Amino acid sequence: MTTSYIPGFGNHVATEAVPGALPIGRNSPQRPAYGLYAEQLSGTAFTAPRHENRRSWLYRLRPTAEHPPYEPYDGAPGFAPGTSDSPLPPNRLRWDPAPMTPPGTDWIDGMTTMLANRDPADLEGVAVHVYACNRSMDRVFVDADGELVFLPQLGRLAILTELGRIDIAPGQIALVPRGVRFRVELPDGEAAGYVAENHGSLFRLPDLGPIGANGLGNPRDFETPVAWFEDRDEPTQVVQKFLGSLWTMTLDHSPLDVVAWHGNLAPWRYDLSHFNTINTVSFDHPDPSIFTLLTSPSDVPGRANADLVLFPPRWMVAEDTFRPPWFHRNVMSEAMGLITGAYDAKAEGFQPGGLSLHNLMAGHGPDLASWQGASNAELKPHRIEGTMAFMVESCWPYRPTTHALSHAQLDYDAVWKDFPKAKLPL
Ligand SMILES: O=C(O)Cc1cc(O)ccc1O
Ligand SMILES: [Fe+2]
Repeated sequence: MTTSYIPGFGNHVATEAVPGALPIGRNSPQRPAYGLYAEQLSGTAFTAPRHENRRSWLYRLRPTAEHPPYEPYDGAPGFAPGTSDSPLPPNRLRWDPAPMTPPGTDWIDGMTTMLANRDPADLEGVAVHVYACNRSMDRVFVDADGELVFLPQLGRLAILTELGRIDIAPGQIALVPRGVRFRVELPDGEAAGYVAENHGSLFRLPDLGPIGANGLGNPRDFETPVAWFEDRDEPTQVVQKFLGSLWTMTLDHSPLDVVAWHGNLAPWRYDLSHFNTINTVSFDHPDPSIFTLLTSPSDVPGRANADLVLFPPRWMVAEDTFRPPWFHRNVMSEAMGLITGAYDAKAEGFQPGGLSLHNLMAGHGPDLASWQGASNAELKPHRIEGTMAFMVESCWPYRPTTHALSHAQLDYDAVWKDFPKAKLPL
């Protein structure tokens, strides 16, 4: 099945899968067409300023309100278990890619939460999960705790949401808004990757300041699917993440039954190859904020609840410059993943599908081999090819889950061992 998409970020969209399903000139007519149920889905408070206000109106076969009570869901042992309560050592941590899960594991049960900060009930913070799965879902998931950004590393995903169907492959990403129900199908039979869960203010495109009106992630490259629905009167399990725990109930129909919708709260996909990477053409390695695709602001101006930052293929031309990321300590906390290729600050040990954490004030930067290579490299124009790393940078220090703490690489610190001491003039 091919899907049509509407280009643009945060636009007001109107789309109907059945002609005449969308009311004209009002949101909530006395009797919507065909006996559909009108429902508003809010992404921001009703009273949010207009330029930040996000909501959509959905026209569906049955109201979402019609459902039995939720009960605890006892599957998905690695998904949302809470983070470790023990005092967290200020160590740098890195993880190898997660192994493939046993046959018959769908996306829900294949999710492993690695890092989280803040309580989802604070409506702030971000969590980083990895997934490995080999079975298409025959049930539906919904996250009340935040919007989800899917970053596939292996295998395509078909994400069938209430508001439309999204197809992505590694190199593309997708976002599903908080509260939107969806099913993940696996066209390749297996899939692995990352999910960033944003509990805070909605991801938006960053301001561009002196960059001007164009650049980085351009709005038209975000694609929102047109309305799509299924009319399936079959028992359908719904699993919901709510305040950090998983809950379930079963409907007698598929809730992916939105025949038409309009509004500006919607899922989208984005091809990372469209990112307009900006970098120096003179000297020095700029701060990585230059690579921001999306930002979720906190209440403190300029201090992000979460930034989604990309490290794409690009030309390195800086003169008299140590070109890879410098040594640094950061008041922001850095979770990094690698979708493909190698990362220019880590010669080895950071594999596609792996993850690293450089928390609040952790000293980090190029490993010894990268430092040696870049310190001695001939500074001719050089293209970093075939790579795509990303960072979820947050003002809130991350806490790993107990699983993450017990599965970290044992000797990550050794990548920064044996740097030669500087020699001062005698
Ligand atoms: O630590 C990292 O590898 C991420 C990073 C990249 C960069 O180009 C500059 C700073 C930074 O934290
Ligand atoms: Fe860093």
